[in-house]
Amino acid sequence: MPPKPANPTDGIDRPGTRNLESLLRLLRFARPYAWRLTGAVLALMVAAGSVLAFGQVIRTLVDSGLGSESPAALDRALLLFLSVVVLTAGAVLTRSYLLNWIGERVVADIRKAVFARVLSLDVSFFETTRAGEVISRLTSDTALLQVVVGSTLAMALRTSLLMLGGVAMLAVTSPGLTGLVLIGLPFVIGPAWMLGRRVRRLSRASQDRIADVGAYVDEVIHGIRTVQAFCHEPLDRRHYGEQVEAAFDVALSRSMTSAVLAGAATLLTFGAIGVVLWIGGHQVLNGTISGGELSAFLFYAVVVAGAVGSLSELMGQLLRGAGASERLMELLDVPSAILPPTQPESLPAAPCGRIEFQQVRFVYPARPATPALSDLTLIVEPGERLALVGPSGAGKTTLFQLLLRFYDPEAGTIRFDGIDIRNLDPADLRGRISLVPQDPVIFGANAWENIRYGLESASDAEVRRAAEAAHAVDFLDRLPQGFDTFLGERGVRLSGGERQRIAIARTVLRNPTLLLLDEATSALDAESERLVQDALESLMRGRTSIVIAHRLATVRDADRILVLDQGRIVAAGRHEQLMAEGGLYARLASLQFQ
Ligand SMILES: Nc1ncnc2c1ncn2[C@@H]1O[C@H](COP(=O)(O)OP(=O)(O)OP(=O)(O)O)[C@@H](O)[C@H]1O
Repeated sequence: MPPKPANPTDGIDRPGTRNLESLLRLLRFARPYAWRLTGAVLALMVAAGSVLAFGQVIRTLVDSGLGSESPAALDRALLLFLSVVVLTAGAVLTRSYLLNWIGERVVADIRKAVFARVLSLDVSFFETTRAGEVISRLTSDTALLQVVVGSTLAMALRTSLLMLGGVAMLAVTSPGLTGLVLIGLPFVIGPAWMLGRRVRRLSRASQDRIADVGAYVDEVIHGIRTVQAFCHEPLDRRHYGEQVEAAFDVALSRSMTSAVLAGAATLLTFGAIGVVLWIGGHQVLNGTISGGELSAFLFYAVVVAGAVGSLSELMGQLLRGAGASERLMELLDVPSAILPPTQPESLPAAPCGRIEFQQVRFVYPARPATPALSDLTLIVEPGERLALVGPSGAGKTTLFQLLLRFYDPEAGTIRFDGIDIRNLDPADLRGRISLVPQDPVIFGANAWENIRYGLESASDAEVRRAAEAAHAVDFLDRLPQGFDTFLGERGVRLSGGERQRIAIARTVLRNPTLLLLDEATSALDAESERLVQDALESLMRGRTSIVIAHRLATVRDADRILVLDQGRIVAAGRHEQLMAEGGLYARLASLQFQ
């Protein structure tokens, strides 16, 4: 586990402040639902308009209903009131349903878009970005966005409309008093704007801290066996505690600023209204305006003040959403280093499996000073069985990674069946290759699904046949529910040899042109080893295979052995030949294979 709380350095660019711009980018996601959006905005306007109409109803009620002392006029005024109530209720219902629908839909679409983007990124992104950071963006940031898009945005729109409409109605009711209100407005908006900026910055920081906490949990849980074996729990508890406290501190600063923002806005707006009312009251006393007009003015003044107050609070939430949306948009903007060409060439329909490396030089982006492969020239003929040997760090795995086009070489070309792999769609290329890694990944699903990973369209009978070919049927049938048994996340309920045989079954289904095999270094028991070896034997027959060899049987049967050292080919030939030459191979063989 990391000795220190992990630093939030990752492969995702962190551009400076973007304010509400990233929230506006969300509109792109709402575009397919333009009709619903229009309907929602219309309902919103009707709802806001009918709230404003209440002012006129109150004015009629006071001046005609109560003022004229006529029961019929009062009844009419009340009927008007009821009609406005029904209209408002209908509009609120429509607005609320449509906006929530759009909110949920947009967030679901964003989740899918971000996940699809993450899946398309090249492996170097995942080397520089912690898994927890990506997970946090996909979960906690989208959850926050859901609230913001689903309700806060709607509330903010409604409140803005109410504020603008309220000010207009104030102007209609009493232009003189409204002028007074407008003079006071900058004193409210200025501090609110400044505080708002601070809230946005702190929101971003707060989401970043939450991501740190998530990333730490992710690492600890995945390494729980190491944590417990090294009695690292107290240290991890402390580090986790520190991260949680750091997240708490930032969240607290953000909440404080939000609270000050809301309080200041309320104080300033209602203070200003008090002053206006005081002047308005005197105007009624000296007969400049009627009682109904003052009542309506009072209503609008409260509506506007309430709107300004809640808008400042909503603004705080919107800015939080902007922070979350910024984090998601960044992920959408990460460019992938490995892209399919605009006009990919196609591989020959009848695969042959000829591989060619020409003067290939490669350095890992994270280690630019030392080449992992230099001047590598190699031709593997169709059906050839090539074994790679060499000391740890010689570049054997790197060769596989380049073949799968996880990285592009710095110089030189790699050809698959005569075509430069940079001119192929990576999916096409990888479709013809199958990798059996040392420690295969088993997914949290049953055996059927785990084997079918090799070929989605395979029938149950084909899966079973593949399992037979991989010598996996016996142990799978012995599991409590046979092939239906849940294999546990990451295959924690299977042994190393069993995991390998599942990986081999996957490869059988896939029927690749080129087989890449990284033999397990950990010793399998003799029985397991024989089963795995038999399965591999039949798998390799008739196809090109490159094996990172750790077993004598493999190197003996290989058509050619390639000895790699520090990224270069230092010797090549058959086992006996290389043994006779002495050198690195003979030394390695005596250590490794005996
Ligand atoms: N993602 C990476 N970023 C930077 N350097 C890397 C990366 N992966 C491997 N390397 C370095 O590149 C060199 C070659 O590594 P590679 O994994 O190909 O060796 P290997 O021959 O497969 O070793 P082993 O038998 O121990 O698996 C090593 O020095 C290694 O430290």
